[in-house]
This record gives sequence, C-alpha cells and structure tokens, in this order.
Amino acid sequence: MKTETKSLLQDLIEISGGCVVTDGGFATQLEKHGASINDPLWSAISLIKEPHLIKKVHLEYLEAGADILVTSSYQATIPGFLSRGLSTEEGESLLQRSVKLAVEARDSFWTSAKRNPENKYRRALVAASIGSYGAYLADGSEYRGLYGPDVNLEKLKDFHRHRLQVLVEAGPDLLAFETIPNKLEARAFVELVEELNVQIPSWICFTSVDGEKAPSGESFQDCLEVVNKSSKVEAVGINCAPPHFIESLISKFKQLTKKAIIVYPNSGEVWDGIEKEWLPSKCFQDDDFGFHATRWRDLGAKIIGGCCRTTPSTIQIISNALRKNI
Ligand SMILES: C[S+](C)CC[C@H](N)C(=O)O
Ligand SMILES: N[C@@H](CCS)C(=O)O
Ligand SMILES: [Zn+2]
Repeated sequence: MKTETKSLLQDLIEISGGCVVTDGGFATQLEKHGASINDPLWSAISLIKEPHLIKKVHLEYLEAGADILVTSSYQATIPGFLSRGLSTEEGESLLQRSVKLAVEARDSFWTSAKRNPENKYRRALVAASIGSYGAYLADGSEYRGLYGPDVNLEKLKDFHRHRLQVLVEAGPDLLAFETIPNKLEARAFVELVEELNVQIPSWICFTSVDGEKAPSGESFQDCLEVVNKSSKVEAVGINCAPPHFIESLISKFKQLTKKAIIVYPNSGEVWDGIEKEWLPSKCFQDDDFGFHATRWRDLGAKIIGGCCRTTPSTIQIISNALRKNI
C-alpha cells in the first residue's frame, strides 16, 4: 500500500494546531533599519549592499514568533542584476545568498531556542520568495497585472526559469510565489514547478486591489482553477492586499480550492509605483491584526502573517493571539 508522506509544510501546520505564522514585511523592516531601497531592485539592493541587515531582519521575525521566513529575493532577478552591470554568475550568487542568509538565521536561532524547553518556538521553515514579472518592472505593475500583448506564457516562463532553478538549488524548504497579479503568471509557475520537477512545496499568493478579483480583473475562480491542478502547490491565498479584504476573500477561496489557504495582507497603505512610496489609506494597526488573525484562522486560513508595512511587532501580536486561542 502506498503511504502518503507529509511535506514539511503540512507537518508544520499539523504540529502548530492547524495554523502557522509567516513573517511580516521584509522590505519594511529593512527600511526601519535605515536601508535605502528606492531603487529598481527595491529590497534586493540590500543583497548587494547590506547583507548583514537581511539576517538581522530574519532574526527579528523569528524572535517575534514567525514559523516561516520569506527570503529577500522578491525583486532579485538575473535581468535586474544584469542591468546593474553585474554578471550572470554574480546574480546567481546573490540569489543563493538570499536563501543562505535565511537558513543561517533560522539555524542559529533554532540552536539557541531549543536549549530552553520553556519557550514556544518551533523550528521555522525558509520560503524562497519569487516576486512577479511586474515586480521586476519596478513600476507598481504587480498591482495592475496587465503586462501587454507581448508578454505571453512562454515569455513569463523564460523570465522565471533560471531564477527558480538557482533558488531551488540553494536549498530552501518552500517556494513562495508572491504578489501575483494575474492568471497567466500563476500558470507559468504551475508549469515550471512541474517541468523542473521541483521537490519542495510551493505557495502561490495573488494580490487584489478591489477585494474581489485579481488586479488583472480576472476572477479568482479562473485563477484558482489553474492552481488547483498542481499537486506541487500546497497553499494558495492572498498577500499584499489591504487587510479589510481578507475575511471575504478567505470565504471565497474556501469555495474555490481544497488547498491550504494562506493570507498575509499589507497594512492597507497604497503603493505609489512612480514615487516609490506608500500612501496613507484605511489601515490596520498591530492590535487590529491580532484581533483579525483569530477570525481569519477560524474562517479556515492555515498560514497567517503580514506583508508590506507590517513589522515584527505585528507578527508578535498575531503569534500571541493565535497561540492563546488554539
Ligand atoms: C510590493 S511593491 C511595494 C515592490 C516594489 C515595486 N515592485 C517597485 O519596484 O516599484
Ligand atoms: N516578501 C516581500 C513581499 C513584498 S510584496 C516583502 O515582504 O518585502
Ligand atoms: Zn507586500
């Protein structure tokens, strides 16, 4: 009889009582430490300039209670690095560095955490971030999702293939396809993980600017139809969308998929892709995240965290709220 072995992600969800905490805004916390990321590479510039800060941010999220660390590779791409005058080999080594820094932070944190049997930490997983083609364009395209007639499925797969290979070979526990704005790009990921025979689980997270559809205007029913076909994608959900959309989106996703649902919204501020700054809007404060995280868990979310403009204090409050109310 064939016995199904559970993946590291399924195991983590199970030992956590059904809901795990992922980390919060990586770029946001990097900026809190003084990093200047107003750049076409956005937070990936820190892989070149300030790798020590990357590790510091990862450690802060672990301390706050994150069970999953998302790497600094969101906007790190080989074409992006080439346009800075770096070589392909240098670009590859920066991608490897993004995984290595997170793994080192996880390992050193876990080595000291497990010395104290009193503490409630679990050994965290490292998820390699793969931002969208729109993120690489560096003009806020990930919130619009309209790549134009020249960008077809093959072009998206060609864009993502090499980076994906390098990241997988660097040894993360998971792949995090993040802030995805349309169905075509989800399909590119689903096909690539199959073609490359990737052996670690993935999540695919879409964003939303209206609380109902993907930024491209495509329905989540259409988007999830593509994702549901892949056994390599273990979780699907929403990231970097305003938090007040999350309740109704979890309910919608529950009807559209049997996969684990993941949500890690931003604070509610809105990205100005031209000025490269966050504009104030209807926002959640840290306490609001604590209150809503238990509601999101009760509605069926299995992985909960924060995205842009959330920080370790947000994750600490989410983690405390979820552990109090298992
Ligand atoms: C998640 S968005 C705030 C990342 C930055 C964007 N791709 C840009 O470069 O403008
Ligand atoms: N993992 C990225 C996502 C940006 S939308 C970050 O937290 O900076
Ligand atoms: Zn974000």
